[in-house]
Amino acid sequence: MANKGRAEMEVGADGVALITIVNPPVNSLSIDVLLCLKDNYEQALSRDDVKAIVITGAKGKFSGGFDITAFGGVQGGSTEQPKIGYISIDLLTDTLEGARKPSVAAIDGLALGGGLEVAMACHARISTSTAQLGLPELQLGVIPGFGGTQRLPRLVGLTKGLEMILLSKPVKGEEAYKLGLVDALVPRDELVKTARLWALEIAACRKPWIRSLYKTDKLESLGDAREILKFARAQAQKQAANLQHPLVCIDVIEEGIVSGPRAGLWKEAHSFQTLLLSETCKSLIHVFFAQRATSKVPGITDLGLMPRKITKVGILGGGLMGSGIATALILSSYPVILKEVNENFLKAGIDRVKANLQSRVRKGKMTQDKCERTLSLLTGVLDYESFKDVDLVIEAVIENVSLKQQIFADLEKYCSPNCVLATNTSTIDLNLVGEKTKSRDRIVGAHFFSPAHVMPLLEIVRTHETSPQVVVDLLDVGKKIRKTPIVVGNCTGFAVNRMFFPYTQSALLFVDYGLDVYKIDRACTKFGMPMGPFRVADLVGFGVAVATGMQYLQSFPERVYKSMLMSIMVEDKRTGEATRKGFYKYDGKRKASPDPELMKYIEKSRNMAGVTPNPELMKLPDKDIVEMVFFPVVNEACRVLDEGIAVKASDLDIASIMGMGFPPYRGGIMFWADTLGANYIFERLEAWSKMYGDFFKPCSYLTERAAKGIPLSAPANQTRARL
Ligand SMILES: C[C@H](O)CC(=O)SCCNC(=O)CCNC(=O)[C@H](O)C(C)(C)COP(=O)(O)OP(=O)(O)OC[C@H]1O[C@@H](n2cnc3c(N)ncnc32)[C@H](O)[C@@H]1OP(=O)(O)O
Repeated sequence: MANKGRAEMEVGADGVALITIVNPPVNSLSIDVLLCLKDNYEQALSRDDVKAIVITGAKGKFSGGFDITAFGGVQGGSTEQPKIGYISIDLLTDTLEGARKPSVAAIDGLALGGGLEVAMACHARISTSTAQLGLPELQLGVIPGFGGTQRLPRLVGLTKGLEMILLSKPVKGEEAYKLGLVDALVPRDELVKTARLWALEIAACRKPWIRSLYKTDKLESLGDAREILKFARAQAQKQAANLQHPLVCIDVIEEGIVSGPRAGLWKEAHSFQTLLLSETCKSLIHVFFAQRATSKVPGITDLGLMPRKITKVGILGGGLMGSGIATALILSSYPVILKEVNENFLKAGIDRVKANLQSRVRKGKMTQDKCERTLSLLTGVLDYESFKDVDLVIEAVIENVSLKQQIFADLEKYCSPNCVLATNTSTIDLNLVGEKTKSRDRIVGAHFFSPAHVMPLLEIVRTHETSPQVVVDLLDVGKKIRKTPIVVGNCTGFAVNRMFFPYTQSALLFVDYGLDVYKIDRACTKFGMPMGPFRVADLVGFGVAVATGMQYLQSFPERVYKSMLMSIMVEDKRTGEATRKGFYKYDGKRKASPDPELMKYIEKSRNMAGVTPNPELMKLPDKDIVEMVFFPVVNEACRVLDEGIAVKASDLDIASIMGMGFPPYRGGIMFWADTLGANYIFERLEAWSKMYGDFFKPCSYLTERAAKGIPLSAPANQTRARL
């Protein structure tokens, strides 16, 4: 098999061996790269003409860390791992850090994970000010495994080290220098030269020869350290009670402080090995690759099309969505023309954008000066005059079909024939929106999630007629505004809302049958959802929920549960958080608490549904409740795949995580479903459909896969794809 990357060594006349990591695109540390690095070191250490060593990465990137593609091989048993401690102790600590010749890391671009760990084993680090340095391993369900748990706290102090590791938060070169993580900042073109000189100075004892593993000056006293670690444990548990690996990481760091760094290294090596095989790690690695796969769309991104340049964007509607979208765009330097129908609405829209930016200033994420410069990219207008030279329009007006039809007919008149015409509708069929135009090939859905400048997902909807070029253009804009796109087909609710709908539906059904609203929400949050279905309904507002319900009833009448609960509450002007009363009641600070009054609405709803509540349901364990609300979601996700609305199951995993808040450490809805097995899900749905009706009826895709034992995520039959 071809080697996966290498490390090249070149010895200069100055006596410095320059070792360069070469493994595009991010110079990840594959086993081949690490073995090459070892060979290079052995040679450099044995050659008399080498006095010192500099390690760097090819093409302006030090290293993106251990090769994540190798994780899957290890988990699946197809890749053999080096013996425990071989890389962190034998290679990096004993061979590199313990060498008689000094090493200096020359860092540009990125030094992440194993990349930074290699750099920290060197005796000094020189960096550019823009390089990113960090240990993001926890994001992947593991801990730093090449000594990072021991060296980072010794270089930057325990508090900062814990923060960087537990939050997977990298720092820029500038901050790294202030923290003492790097020893000097230099411009890119002086990087290697400075590192060479530095290494020679260390060799000549004119600069300190520092082994970070044994540094103690930044470490707090044992008593203080224990307090800091205790606080970190409490925080980690509060933030994600279901996750073990942050706690393991804290234990490993503590071991190094209490029993010495070498003991810490051994504990790190053993813990890394165990965590690598955990379900959490498998799920998070899946999410890492699934997220990158969303922008690879068969039949679209493999045609060799280049995105066209979008220099100016027009937005119609300055409401919550329009202003959020405008904020996202100007934050990424796109000039935006915001159109409203009158002065008052326009001012309100611009004020919303201002408020979005001001909130960033308040949180210290943006300076006042930058805020003003960003805001200057926004122009408010009341007519289409300045739409002549926009390259993309995003319509974000209310969900009214005839209004949208009129707008698109106008856009066709006023915009250039190449302008991309996007709608932010969350449910309406795009063919209806474009019915009065001849430009259907450039009509596309750009479905943002509220608040649009914060939520990371962008659902790009294409019809049969949308041209691949338009999708490529929108994918590019999505990338520039740092959204994760999923490209889906056209139908009521598209992919994300269609999947989301049964979540609340199922919860409402079981409340009629006897389950408690708050018990359902608690079971869901314990499972890892940020909010349960009822708390979400309060947040979104019942008006939207009831209107969406009507659309589903029209499109999919056979599988809508007609709960009356929300409608009854709406009649009583109880419509969610905005009215301070929904399923919960809210105090002045918007804190939710259960409301005993809710029972009267529930009883009414049960009467109208004609069901007698079953007290047995109240005894159900959380696991059953979670399955009852999520298996209908899985069932709908299967339909979405089967109809070709989504191209691949992993896109739905990302949609569930970023659009619904499904816990990433469970890998996304389809990945999670496959850990339980299609047959198990089928059998439960089948049993519930006999008890509670067709809402639970397993779809043909699920039925077929359960019968044949095929995972739900295995590629679908493309011949039936609708796209
Ligand atoms: C023992 C050790 O402690 C364990 C470790 O080191 S675990 C690894 C720790 N490192 C990380 O977590 C970094 C992960 N990577 C990233 O965060 C980002 O990819 C990045 C910041 C490096 C670059 O981001 P960006 O420029 O947006 O490019 P992005 O699309 O993410 O990545 C480019 C390609 O590199 C791949 N890639 C990135 N990091 C990789 C890695 N560490 N291993 C293997 N492939 C990697 C991506 O999969 C992607 O491949 P594709 O083009 O085939 O989809």
